Formats: sequence, structure tokens, C-alpha cells
Amino acid sequence: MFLYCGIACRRKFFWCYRPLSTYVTKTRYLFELKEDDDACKKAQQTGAFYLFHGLAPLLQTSAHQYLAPRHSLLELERLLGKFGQDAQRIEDSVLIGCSEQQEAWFALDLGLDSSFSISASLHKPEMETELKGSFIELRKALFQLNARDASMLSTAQALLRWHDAHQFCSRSGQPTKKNVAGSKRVCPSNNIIYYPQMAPVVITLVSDGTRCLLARQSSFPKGMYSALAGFCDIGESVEETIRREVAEEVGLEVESLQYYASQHWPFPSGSLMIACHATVKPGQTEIQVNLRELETAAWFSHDEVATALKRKGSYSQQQNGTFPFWLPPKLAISHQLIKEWVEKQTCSSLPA
Ligand SMILES: NC(=O)C1=CN([C@@H]2O[C@H](COP(=O)(O)OP(=O)(O)OC[C@H]3O[C@@H](n4cnc5c(N)ncnc54)[C@H](O)[C@@H]3O)[C@@H](O)[C@H]2O)C=CC1
Ligand SMILES: [Mg+2]
Repeated sequence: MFLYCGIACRRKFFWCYRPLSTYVTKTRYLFELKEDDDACKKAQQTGAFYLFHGLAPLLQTSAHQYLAPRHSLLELERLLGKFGQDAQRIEDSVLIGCSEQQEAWFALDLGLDSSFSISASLHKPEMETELKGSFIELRKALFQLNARDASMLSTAQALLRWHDAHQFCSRSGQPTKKNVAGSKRVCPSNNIIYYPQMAPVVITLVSDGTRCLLARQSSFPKGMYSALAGFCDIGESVEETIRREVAEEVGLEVESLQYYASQHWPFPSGSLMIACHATVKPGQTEIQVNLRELETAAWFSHDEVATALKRKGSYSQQQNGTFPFWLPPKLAISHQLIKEWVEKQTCSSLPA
């Protein structure tokens, strides 16, 4: 596709003809839908809807995996009629992405309280029968979804949760109004604009050069260890959060750190996980676990971690009463961070 594109170059602004990539075209389209309510309403006509109930996505089972079905606007209107819900409820839906062919994707929660009457609504089990699926908690389903559905549903859930929690202006107390895409809410009485927020969290794999430090919270599944994680405090840089969290949780001082990657994480209510590698000062490796934060923490060798990476999650108790040591599933950034450390260690131990 050939489009005009304006390129700002050192205060000059000129137009050129060059084909925009599919990615750029898609990004510009999504931007337009967020900015222009009419364009977004139009996109709903040809769009597809993911459904939720009480923030649990509608899923269907296929060969030990969950699939997230999508419904057209027409199907959705028919379903809402059947469920005794007003078609106006579609106004509660939020834009979560689009295909390369510019089919816009939306998410709608049929179970959250809405500004539209749901007095005649059907109960959840009856909806599930009609929809030929089940509303399953994302926490239970996330690791049995393909990467695309996992990412779409995580975004959708975080956005739906944010809208549900920001129905009122915190200054005037008046109801706020969402734009069609759901990229913001505005208070009509004072024009304050609220934008969806997420909490930055650092996740750090601390190494002493040959071993890495893994920890568990009592809320983790039995036997599972992960890298150290912690929410950023207001005013902190990522570097400061890492230093503080490592000191707070295991009583060690970080010497150097290196950014690895980031990931959106839907729990507890939409976080940006910023993953880093860190090393501690040589000879200063004695762990002092903060028991208010962690159940335990320990140093693990390359071989122990490499073996655990191959192990699938298991809660089954061993004969001696303990649980096998295992690591978070592949989809979690902690898994990828730990895997990268193992691969780097393997490379550095190979003869030149
Ligand atoms: N995707 C992944 O691979 C992993 C993700 N995580 C996520 O990282 C998050 C943070 O890890 P934790 O060790 O629990 O953090 P943490 O070490 O900061 O401790 C949690 C405590 O921080 C406080 N806190 C401060 N700001 C908060 C906020 N915005 N929201 C909630 N609590 C806040 C609360 O008192 C809470 O109990 C977890 O919620 C977990 O879901 C953790 C490990 C792996
Ligand atoms: Mg923590």
C-alpha cells in the first residue's frame, strides 16, 4: 500500500511517497481508532469481540489447549438479546488490537456491572452453554493458551479491570465517560482525563558469577522458585528499585546490572515486568532472607537450574515428603531470564 507520509527532519517537514510497512499501517490504524470515536464505532461493524464474565475470559478447549473464540458484532447483538442484555452494552467494550488486515479486536465483559440495565440477564452457566465455552480465570488458563491469545487476553483483562475500577472521577465524584476505544475516561464536569495505568515491577536474576539466586514466596506453588521481583516505588529509577529490592529481600548489594527484556503481566492488576541480570560484590554472597517477603532464597548451580528448566511444573510430593525444584513456565519472563543466564553460563564454560 502506498500512502503519504510526513517525515519531520531537523525542523523541515516534507512529504514523500514510500510504502508503509504492514506494521506501521496497523499501528497508525489503531492510533486513529483511539483518537476518533466515529472511526472506532465503524471498526466495530467489521470487528471481532472477545468475551469475558467477571474478568474471566470465554475459552474453548481443543487438544489440551485453550482457545479464545471471537464473535462478530452481529453475533454479539444476537447473543446479548438472548441473554436479556441491552445492545447498548457494546459501548462498554474496549479496543485491544487488530489483525494485519485491519480487523479491529475488542473485549467486552458480560458480567461486570454496567451503566446499562442487566436486570433480565441470564446467569453465567446458561451463557456458557449458549457460547459453547466456559469463563475460566486467566490465572488458571494463561499457561495453556498460545502466545498470541495469552497476550491479547492479558491486555484485555487489564484494560477491562481498569475501566471497572475508574467509573468515577476521584476529584468531583461524578461518573466518568470512556471514549469508544477505551483508551481513556473523561470526567464531564471538569474535563479531567484518566488514562489506563500499569505498575512497573522489576524482576532480577542475581548471580555471583557461577551460581544464581532464586527465591520463593509462600504463595508460590510448592517447589517453584523464581527470580526476585518487586514493585517500583514512586520516584525510583529501575536501577534504584533493583538495588533496594535485592537489599530488602535477601540482604545483598548489587554491583552491576544489565537490562534483559520486559513483559506485560496481568497479575495482580496489570504490571510491566522489567527483567534484568545483576551481579553481587565478590565474596559478599551470604543471603539474609527477609521472612516478611520471602519463604526462602538460595544459590543454585548452573546444572541444578539447567535440569529444573527441563522439568514441567509439578505439585506432586516426592516419597521423602519434599517437592521437586521447578521454575516458572515458559511464558513467564522469569523463565526466559533464567534460561538466558543458563545459556550464557554454558557458552562461557565451553573451551575456546
Ligand atoms: N511474569 C513473571 O515472570 C513474574 C511475575 N511476578 C509478578 O511480580 C509482582 C511483584 O512481585 P512481588 O515480589 O510480589 O513484589 P514486592 O516484592 O514489591 O512485594 C509485594 C508487596 O509490595 C506492595 N506493593 C507496592 N506497590 C504495589 C502495587 N502497585 N501493587 C501491589 N502491591 C504493591 C504490597 O504490599 C505487596 O504485598 C507479583 O505480583 C507477580 O505477579 C513475579 C515473579 C515472576
Ligand atoms: Mg518481591
